[in-house]
Amino acid sequence: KGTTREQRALKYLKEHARQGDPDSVLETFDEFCRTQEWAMNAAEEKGDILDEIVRELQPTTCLELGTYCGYSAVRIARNLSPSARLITIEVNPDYAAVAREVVKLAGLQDKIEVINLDSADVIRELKNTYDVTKLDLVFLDHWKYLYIRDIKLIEEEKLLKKGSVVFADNVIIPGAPGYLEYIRGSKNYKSTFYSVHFEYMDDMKDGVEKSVYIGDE
Ligand SMILES: O=C(NCCCCCn1ccnc1)c1cc(-c2ccc(F)cc2)cc(O)c1O
Ligand SMILES: [Mg+2]
Repeated sequence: KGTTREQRALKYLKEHARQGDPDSVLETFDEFCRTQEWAMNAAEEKGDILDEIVRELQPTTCLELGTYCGYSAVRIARNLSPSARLITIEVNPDYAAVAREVVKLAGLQDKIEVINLDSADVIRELKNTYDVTKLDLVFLDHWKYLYIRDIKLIEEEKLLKKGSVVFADNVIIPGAPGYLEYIRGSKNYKSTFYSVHFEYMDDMKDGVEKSVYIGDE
């Protein structure tokens, strides 16, 4: 075929979604995943919870680990206030390239910055290089074994404040070994588990975990 699944998804979006309309991009991507090819988007029930978190929290500075094709980046950014920003990190260059196109198609390139680097390297540079003081929302959706490494790094960099929300996808499938134990065992967070369907699969259950930071500034 020569093309990747991500390139085929982008082609479908360019042909069927309305330029500059985030809702249209998301609806079209969901249609692609339901009718053509499955993709690992934090969609449907997972996306509904993410929407609820963003609408209630009204975050100014958001960090996403694991952009993939940009579905959740668009889902988050479409609900952000005018001056709010999302930094999303994708280590895979092919995914990052597609994500940048999807973000542009949604007309959200002024709110979303896609960074094609290793998450740990960027987290260490958020204050000095990316002009971040605090993170209001963190969405964990990259390699599952990295959730625990990166949340510890975010704490070390003192990037969270009282009320910051850490939202983790896939805590059941594929599962985030050690992350759940760590975050639920920490006195610095108040965690809530949500049992949800796996993206685009009505007969599979996954889980997401919402953790509110209550520790010291
Ligand atoms: O692996 C996932 N995401 C990370 C992808 C690579 C991230 C690279 N990166 C970005 C920044 N730093 C590193 C993922 C997998 C699945 C899944 C579950 C079952 C199955 F049979 C097939 C797939 C479902 C998801 O919802 C996921 O998020
Ligand atoms: Mg995921």
